[in-house]
Amino acid sequence: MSVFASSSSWIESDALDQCHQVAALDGMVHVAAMPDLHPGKGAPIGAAMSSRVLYPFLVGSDIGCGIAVFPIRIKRPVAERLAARFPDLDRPVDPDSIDTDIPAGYAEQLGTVGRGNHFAELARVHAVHDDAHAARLGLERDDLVLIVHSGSRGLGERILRAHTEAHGAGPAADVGAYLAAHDDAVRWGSLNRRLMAARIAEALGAVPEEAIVDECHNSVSIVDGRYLHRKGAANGDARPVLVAGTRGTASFLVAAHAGPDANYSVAHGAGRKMSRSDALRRGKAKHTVEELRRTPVGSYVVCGDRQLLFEEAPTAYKKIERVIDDLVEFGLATPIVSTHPLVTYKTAEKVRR
Ligand SMILES: Nc1nc2c(ncn2[C@@H]2O[C@H](COP(=O)(O)O)[C@@H](O)[C@H]2O)c(=O)[nH]1
Ligand SMILES: [Mn+2]
Repeated sequence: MSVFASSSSWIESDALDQCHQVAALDGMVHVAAMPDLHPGKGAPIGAAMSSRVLYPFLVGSDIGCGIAVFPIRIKRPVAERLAARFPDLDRPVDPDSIDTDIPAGYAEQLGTVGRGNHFAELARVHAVHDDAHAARLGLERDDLVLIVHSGSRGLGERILRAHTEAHGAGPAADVGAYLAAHDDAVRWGSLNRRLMAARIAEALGAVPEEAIVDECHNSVSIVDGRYLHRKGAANGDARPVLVAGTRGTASFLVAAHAGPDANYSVAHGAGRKMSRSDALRRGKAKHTVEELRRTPVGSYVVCGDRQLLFEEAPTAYKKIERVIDDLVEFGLATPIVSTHPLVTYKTAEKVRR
């Protein structure tokens, strides 16, 4: 097992215990823990785990969850006004309006963001850390991007449930059938992120552009003849990856160059520091709902769910700069640009503005 975090980084012992439990599974070859590691339901989040045996629970239910980045051009962007124009991403699009195949034919929930820490964010390039790489991606300081974090919604849940009802946390009984269903969920998640970006761009009066990054962080693939499970870890094999911060801090687009010791993977976010219940309890003692609708960087939060506003507060997460420093110090990634949010959409306002 390798842990890619310095001694000053916040890593809960429960998460390390989960990594050791995974490392002891039959057929497990190597566990790489990322600096955003934190405990998950039964398996750690922020880990890449290679094994001779395929374990669906190590991918989890949100198969294909990922983060995509879409450049977007908006003349004179005023955050408050743009926040009021975001579309309702809880309401699905009409599947008949989609001119492409829908993976697994799962037409429900298309174009919706989901709950928890899924989000769609209009962000501005705040700093350029690598001019040449940023130019290759077509990015300059002050450019706008849409960052969309979402997974396969009910489809992934259905796939994991079908497995666990019969086999619990055991290996996939029919690897080919699981991988076929998994690949559908990965394609569905990517299509869903594109649909959301198109909906937002249209509502903001902008033309949607192709994604410059779209990496999923809950998946399994065959690498070096083994099953490489990633749970909250992005493919870091020579590609740009968006490492999300929080709705009130920077996020970093990095050039990933992770090798075999890191299971060719990098962190996908800041990672939770507090459970949802702790964040709710502590947040309520400190902040009003209105305070949480604005962030320390001056951005706006669209979130009609008061409890979610507290659960997902920026203070519930680790420091993104520490995670990025760890990725750099361990040679896994190099920052290209960092972004600051203007508007973060979580769920529709109950009374539309
Ligand atoms: N830029 C933003 N980043 C956010 C927000 N809420 C959460 N996050 C980060 O995303 C990852 C995703 O975690 P996952 O395990 O659910 O895939 C998380 O670790 C946070 O660092 C946000 O509103 N904006
Ligand atoms: Mn995710």
